Amino acid sequence: MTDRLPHEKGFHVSWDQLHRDARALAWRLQGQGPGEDGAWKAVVAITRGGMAPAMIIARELDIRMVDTISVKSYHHQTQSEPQVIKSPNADLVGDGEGVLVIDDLVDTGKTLEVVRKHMPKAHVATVYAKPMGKPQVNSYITEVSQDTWIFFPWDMALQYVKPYTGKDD
Ligand SMILES: O=P(O)(O)OC[C@H]1O[C@H](OP(=O)(O)OP(=O)(O)O)[C@H](O)[C@@H]1O
Ligand code: HPA
Ligand SMILES: [Mg+2]
Repeated sequence: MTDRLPHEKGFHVSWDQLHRDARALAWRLQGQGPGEDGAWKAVVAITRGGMAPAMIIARELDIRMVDTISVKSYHHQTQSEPQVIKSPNADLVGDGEGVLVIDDLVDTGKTLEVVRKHMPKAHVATVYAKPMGKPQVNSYITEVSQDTWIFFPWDMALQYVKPYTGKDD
């Protein structure tokens, strides 16, 4: 996980922060769909990280049609392309027209490259974006540098920290 790449910095996101940033993304997407009133047809979450922001966005935009797509990345000695191992309902998403595809972040853009092939007309949105992956997203909220690892609230726990003086009392 964290040893996948040698990251210089860490960006730690709380549940509260994620909620606010996902809401900001929903605000940006509201009324931007291709429907007459700018409505979106469905939300597709990229599992698993996209599910929390997708739920928040579906709630804010009152979208009840929610599905998932699962992409598996293979990291063997010879790195092969990520593959879709679970597709959304084809009758619901079609070629992606009017569909909002949501993920927590884009890093290299490999995951979204595969998802875009599956739903070429979808609007792809992530909460966070790194520069390498930015060309793959239509909308995002916060950019972080490529050498930053983003820590999500579901991967963290509250813990004690020493005071700046280093003395514990
Ligand atoms: O832009 P990329 O370099 O492809 O990386 C971004 C993807 O990596 C993470 O998912 P991961 O595959 O770790 O699975 P998870 O969502 O189940 O944690 C993250 O949630 C994105 O989906
Ligand atoms: O920065 C990241 N944080 C969490 N998961 C990830 N998957 C790719 N990049 C990241
Ligand atoms: Mg993911």
